[in-house]
Amino acid sequence: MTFSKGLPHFASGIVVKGFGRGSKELGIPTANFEPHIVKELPEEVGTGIYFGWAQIDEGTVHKMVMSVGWNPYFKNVEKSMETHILTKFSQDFYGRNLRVCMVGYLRPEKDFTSLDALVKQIYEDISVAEKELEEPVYLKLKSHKFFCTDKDDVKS
Ligand SMILES: Cc1cc2nc3c(=O)[nH]c(=O)nc-3n(C[C@H](O)[C@H](O)[C@H](O)COP(=O)(O)O)c2cc1C
Ligand SMILES: Nc1ncnc2c1ncn2[C@@H]1O[C@H](COP(=O)(O)OP(=O)(O)O)[C@@H](O)[C@H]1O
Ligand SMILES: [Mg+2]
Repeated sequence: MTFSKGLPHFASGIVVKGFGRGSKELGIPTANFEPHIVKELPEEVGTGIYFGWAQIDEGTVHKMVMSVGWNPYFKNVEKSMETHILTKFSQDFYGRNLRVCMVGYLRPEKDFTSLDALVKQIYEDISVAEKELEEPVYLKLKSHKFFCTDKDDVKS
């Protein structure tokens, strides 16, 4: 098994505001990256839906799914890079640092005939990602040094 072109891809940046549709319209919040992180994506990492690992500040490394592109259903003008972390949080984390490692490509972005159809497809993406991320080749990247924290260095 080989990685798709340009993967794994590591990115780190601040979580900024999007259109607020993720939570309100879809019930699936996505942490949007600041624009320069989107611009720094290498050409071979094209638009589409990805899965991988995500960490807020120096916290736990969680499973994630990510959408990269213009959200054809909503016809966005700005390209976005949005991460849905597969863990429920009691608080928002705007302004905090998000580190991601994109490890696998799922599918291209699509338009849908209804919001329900889009949401159903995202749940399917989540279910595939949950399973795929248990594969040893992907699991290994969860403990990549990119995610290392210096928590252990501050022993007293
Ligand atoms: C796993 C995943 C798959 C997605 N797939 C699509 C898609 O195929 N087409 C699309 O228009 N938007 C897709 N989206 C993006 C949603 O439309 C987007 O997250 C939503 O508009 C929230 O935007 P906001 O952060 O600006 O509120 C996907 C999002 C996720 C997390
Ligand atoms: N599991 C989660 N995955 C991603 N973001 C989450 C999650 N739980 C809470 N959030 C918060 O919700 C925000 C995203 O919600 P969303 O409705 O997509 O708004 P926006 O359009 O501003 O991105 C994130 O920036 C983050 O602060
Ligand atoms: Mg969002």
